[in-house]
Amino acid sequence: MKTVESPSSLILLFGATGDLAKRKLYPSLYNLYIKGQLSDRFAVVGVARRLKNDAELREWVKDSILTYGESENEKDINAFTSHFYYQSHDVTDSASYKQLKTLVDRLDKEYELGGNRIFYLAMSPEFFGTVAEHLKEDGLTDTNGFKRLVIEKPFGHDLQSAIKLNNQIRKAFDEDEIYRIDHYLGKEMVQNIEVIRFSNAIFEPLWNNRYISNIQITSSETLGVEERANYYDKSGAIRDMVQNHMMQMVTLLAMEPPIKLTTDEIRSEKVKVLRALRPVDKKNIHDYFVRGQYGKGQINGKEVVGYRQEMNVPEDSNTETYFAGKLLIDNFRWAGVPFYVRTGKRMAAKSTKIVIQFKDIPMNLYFKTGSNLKPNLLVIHIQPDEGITLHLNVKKAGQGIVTTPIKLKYSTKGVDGMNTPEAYEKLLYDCLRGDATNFTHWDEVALSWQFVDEISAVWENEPAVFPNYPAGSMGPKEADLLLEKDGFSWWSIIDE
Ligand SMILES: NC(=O)C1=CN([C@@H]2O[C@H](COP(=O)(O)OP(=O)(O)OC[C@H]3O[C@@H](n4cnc5c(N)ncnc54)[C@H](OP(=O)(O)O)[C@@H]3O)[C@@H](O)[C@H]2O)C=CC1
Ligand SMILES: O=C1O[C@H](COP(=O)(O)O)[C@@H](O)[C@H](O)[C@H]1O
Repeated sequence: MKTVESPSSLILLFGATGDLAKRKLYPSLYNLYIKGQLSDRFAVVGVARRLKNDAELREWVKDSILTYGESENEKDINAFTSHFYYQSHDVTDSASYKQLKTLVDRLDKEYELGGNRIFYLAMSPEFFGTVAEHLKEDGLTDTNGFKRLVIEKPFGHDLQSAIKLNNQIRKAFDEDEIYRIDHYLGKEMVQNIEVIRFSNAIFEPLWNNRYISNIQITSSETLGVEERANYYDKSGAIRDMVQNHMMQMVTLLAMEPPIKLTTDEIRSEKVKVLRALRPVDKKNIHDYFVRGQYGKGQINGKEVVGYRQEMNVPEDSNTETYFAGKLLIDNFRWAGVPFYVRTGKRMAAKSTKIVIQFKDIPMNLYFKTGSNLKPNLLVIHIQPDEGITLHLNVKKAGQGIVTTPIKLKYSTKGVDGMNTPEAYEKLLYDCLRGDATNFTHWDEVALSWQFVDEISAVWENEPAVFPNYPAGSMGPKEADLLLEKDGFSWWSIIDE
């Protein structure tokens, strides 16, 4: 990890007019600029087709900050956007890369950037390989400074396509120059998992199969497929959410303490978790994994259509919009502890939450006193709330010894008194500083694909009975049975 706090760099942004750039990247870069975490010596070259010139891009960026950012200070915004330049460029057209190189070299001198270059691919994945190859062939990666490639998800569609893409980008960039974005790794409370585990004497000794009965990870959304059916219908929940975000949370919860907090040491521990995942038992897949697709229903009191009635979705689509699974990690620490994972669209609430359920103590003295005894839980609230809750049993005030469950709560928003930074802001800053810890290494990507491919292969050959959950619910009943047969049930994602 490097230590420069506000390094100068050129950022070459492919997909400068896209949704991601507009909603996330410009407001995040602007926040870094305002906080002084972006050196004044920076320039952004936006690449897309629909705009004409620098002035139009600067207006576009300004509009993005005013719409999605937290500032209305025109003077600051204008100063920020003056660093933006535009090249109208079809990425499939080889000739335009020469022009791009001329512009980049000029800005490098003008802003004294020392040849530092970040190439950000915020466009459809079909272009990732082509762009990376051109960057090398046309000399854009020939530089005396650092060169880094930031690549958006999805990283491939399955293991085979991910390998092909990786080979293409590795021709132009070394592994340590590739920053594969998983925006969950930029979330405040996802980054907090390691701190909670490794800095608290009361948790780490209990963090194993002797004391934990099961771990539940839920990421539910109320949104449907929106305008993304062309992508989503070919992916489904397993590729869109499980292969990346959900698996990443599993690795952070299950990994061994790293020797040091360095990128390589942390990644190496995460990889070991993925290697220890019990392979998918294809013959008994229904005992471990459940898929679902939403039908019509109600979200926040409003009628919404089913997935198959959404724009650009085939009316017989077999794509899952819901996934639930029981993952087993066959190693010394976790043997016998199920990790239940579920995610879906059009569910009852927007929430990402992790519940660590501890085992009941072997002989509870208060069991027969008419007490209300509940298992100890550690709940990590990822979003929309950020914080942790510890569920304990205490004596109910008054005469006699009767127990009652209570919750100890910590909310990061409450304590820090300010909104935590947007995930993209943190990840962009990490990339500028050369810290790849919160980006995914190729080995993690490959192992995650290998795991989910096995499930997809079975599902793709079996017709599904869809729709099987109404919009606004918590998913199909089979997902409840998954836990019930192990003697557990899903903990509520709604805070009481
Ligand atoms: N949007 C989001 O919230 C998220 C997006 N992502 C990922 O980020 C990436 C971008 O997504 P998103 O912004 O939504 O996509 P959009 O479709 O909104 O934007 C695509 C961008 O690519 C440009 N583009 C398309 N074809 C070409 C071409 N031939 N030559 C040059 N530019 C081209 C478009 O510009 P123009 O039409 O002007 O040429 C536009 O700027 C994808 O990989 C997506 O999976 C990941 C997580 C969340
Ligand atoms: O990567 C993706 O994530 C979003 C959910 O992200 P969150 O930060 O709002 O939890 C999901 O809607 C989208 O389908 C997926 O591509």
